[in-house]
Amino acid sequence: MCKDHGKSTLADRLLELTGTIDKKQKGSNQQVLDKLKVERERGITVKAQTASMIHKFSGHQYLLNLIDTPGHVDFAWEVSRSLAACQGALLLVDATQGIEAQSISVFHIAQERGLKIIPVLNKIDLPAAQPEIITAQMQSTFGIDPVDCIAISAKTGEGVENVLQAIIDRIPPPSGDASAPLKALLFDSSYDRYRGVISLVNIQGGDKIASCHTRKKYEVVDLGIMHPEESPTASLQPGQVGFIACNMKESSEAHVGDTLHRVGETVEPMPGFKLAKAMVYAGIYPIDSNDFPKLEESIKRLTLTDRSVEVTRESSTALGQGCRLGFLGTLHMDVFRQRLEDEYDANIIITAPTVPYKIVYKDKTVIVSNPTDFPDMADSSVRAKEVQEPIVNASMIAPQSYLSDMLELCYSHRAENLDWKYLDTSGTPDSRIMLTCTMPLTEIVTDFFDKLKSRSSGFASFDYEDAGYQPSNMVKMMFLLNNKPVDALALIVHRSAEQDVGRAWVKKLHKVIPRQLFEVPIQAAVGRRIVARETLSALRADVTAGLYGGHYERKLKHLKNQKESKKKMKRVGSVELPQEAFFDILGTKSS
Ligand SMILES: Nc1nc2c(ncn2[C@@H]2O[C@H](COP(=O)(O)OP(=O)(O)OP(=O)(O)O)[C@@H](O)[C@H]2O)c(=O)[nH]1
Repeated sequence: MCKDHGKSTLADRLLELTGTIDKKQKGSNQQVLDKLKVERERGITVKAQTASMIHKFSGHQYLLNLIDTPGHVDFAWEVSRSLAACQGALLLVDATQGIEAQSISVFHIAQERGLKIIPVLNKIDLPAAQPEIITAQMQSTFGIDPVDCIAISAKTGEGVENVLQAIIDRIPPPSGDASAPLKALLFDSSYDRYRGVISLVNIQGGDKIASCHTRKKYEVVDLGIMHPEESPTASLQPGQVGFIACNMKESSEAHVGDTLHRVGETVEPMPGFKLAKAMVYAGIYPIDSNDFPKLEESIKRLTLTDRSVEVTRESSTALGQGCRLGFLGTLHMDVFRQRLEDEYDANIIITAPTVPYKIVYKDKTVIVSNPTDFPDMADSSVRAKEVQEPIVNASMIAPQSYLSDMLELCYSHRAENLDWKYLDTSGTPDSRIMLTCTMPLTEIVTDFFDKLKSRSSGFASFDYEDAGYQPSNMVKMMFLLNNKPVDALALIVHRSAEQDVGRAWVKKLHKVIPRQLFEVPIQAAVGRRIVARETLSALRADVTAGLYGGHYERKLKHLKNQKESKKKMKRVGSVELPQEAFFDILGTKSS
C-alpha cells in the first residue's frame, strides 16, 4: 500500500503466476501495469490499474480482479476509489522499511469499507529485512495476528503462491445476485478516439444502460474484462470488474461514483465517492501565447484520463491567457506537467503552487487560489477581516534516532500540537516512532518533504490529511522587474517569513534571469514596502562580438543557441524570463 514497497512488482508476479501475462514477453524491469511514460520513467504508479486474472486451483477456476494502486499521498483519492470496487486488500509492507505513514491511513480506509485485509511482508530476499520486528510493528499498529502475515519476495517470486492461496481462502467472493436489477459502479474512465468514453465498472447486480446521475441512456457496444489488456466477453457477471464502451461521447458524462443501470429499471444508486479535493493550485500558460487554444485542448484531453484535476481559465497581465489548475499535491502537479510535455508536446510556464486561502469579509467569505486575487491586508480600503489558511494533520514515521531532527524541522514549518509514540518496542535506535502534528498546508507544498527525506537519510515517510482552516497572518508578496510588478510571480507568504522568502526569491531571480541590454532592478514588495532587492547588470547585445570573423561556424552555433534559449523564454514587458523564474519545479519535487 505504500510507495516503493513493491506493489507493482507483486502485481506482475501475480499476473505471471496466473498465466495472464507471459513471463518471457515482458521486459525485466518494466512493470506491466505501469502504463504511462511518466510512471515507467519515475518508477511510480500514478493511476490505479485494473486487470482480471483467471486462476485454476484444486479443480476450480477463479476469476480474480486485481487493482494496482499508487503509493504516494497525493494519489490517496485514486486508492480510495479503487477500494470501493474490491472485497479485499493486500497490505504490502517492505520488510526492510517497516510501516510507512501512508500504510496507516490506507489501512483505515480499507477497514472502514469492511474489506478483508491480507498483510504481506515483502522483500524478504534482502539482507536488511527484519521480518520479526516488522511483524511486531504490524501487530502493535494494526492489531494483526503475526500468523496471518505472509512473507514474500515479489522480486524472486518466493512465497507469492501463498498470496494467491490467501486471496482465495480469505477474501469472500463478491455478493451479487444475477437476477437482481443490473447495477454497475463506474470507478474510472478513459477516452478512446474511436469508441468514445471507456468506463471501468464493477457490476453489482443482474444492453441498454442509463446513468443514475445524468439520466442519459446509452447503448453498450463493447464490453469485457481487462486481461490485462481489454478482452471482450459476452457479458459481465455480478462481482466482476470490467470495461464498457457505449456511445458516450464526452468524458464529462462519465461521473466517477455514478451507478449505471438497465433502461426502464429503477435502482437505488450505490454510495459514491468523496469528491477529489484540490489542495494545490497553479497557473499554466503557453510560452508562445498563440499556443493557448492548443494548450487548452491538451489539458482538456489529459483531464479525461485524470478526473481529479480542476480546471478554470485565467489570464495574467504578464503571461496572457492560461488556465488555473487544481491538483491533489505537488507530485500530482509535476506528473501532470510532465504528461503535458510528454504526451502533448506542450511548451509551458507553470506558476508557483498556491494553496486555497479563505478571505473573510464582513458579509462573505471568498476562497482565493491565485495570489493575484489576494487582497493587500495593509491597505485600509480593503475590508477583509481575516485570512484563514488550510491546515493538515500530518504524520511521519522514522527510526527514533531522527526524532530531534524531525521535531526541529516541524517547528521551523509552523507545526503545532506535536506528539509522538513508538510503533515497536525493540528499543534499538532503529525502533520506529510516529510523530503527529498539525501544520499549514502551504508549508508542505514547498520543500518540507524533501527536507524531511534528507534529514532522515531517506527513512522518514510522510502522510497528511485535510484538517480544515485556521486564521493566519499571510501576506501577498509581489516581485517587480524594472519597477513593474509581474503578476504571475506573486506569492502568498507568512508574515514571519517575508524577509527570508523575499531575499531568497530575489536572489534566485537574479540568478536565473539572463542579463538584458539594460540594468534591471529586481525587487520583492509586500504592499508598498520593498523587502529585498538585487540589481541585474546590463549586457552587451552581440554574443558573437568576441569571436573572430573567420569562425563562421562557431558564430552560427552561438546564434542558434541564442535562438534556442529564446524559445523557452517569456517576454514580460521589457524583460525575458525563463520558466525557472516562475517556479522551479525541480526545487519542490517530492517523491
Ligand atoms: N530486493 C527486492 N526488491 C524488490 C522486491 N519487490 C519490489 N522490489 C523493488 O522495489 C522497487 C519498488 O517496486 P515497485 O513494485 O515499483 O513499488 P510500488 O509499491 O509499486 O511503488 P509505487 O508505484 O511508487 O507506489 C523496485 O525497484 C523493485 O524492483 C523484492 O521482493 N525484493
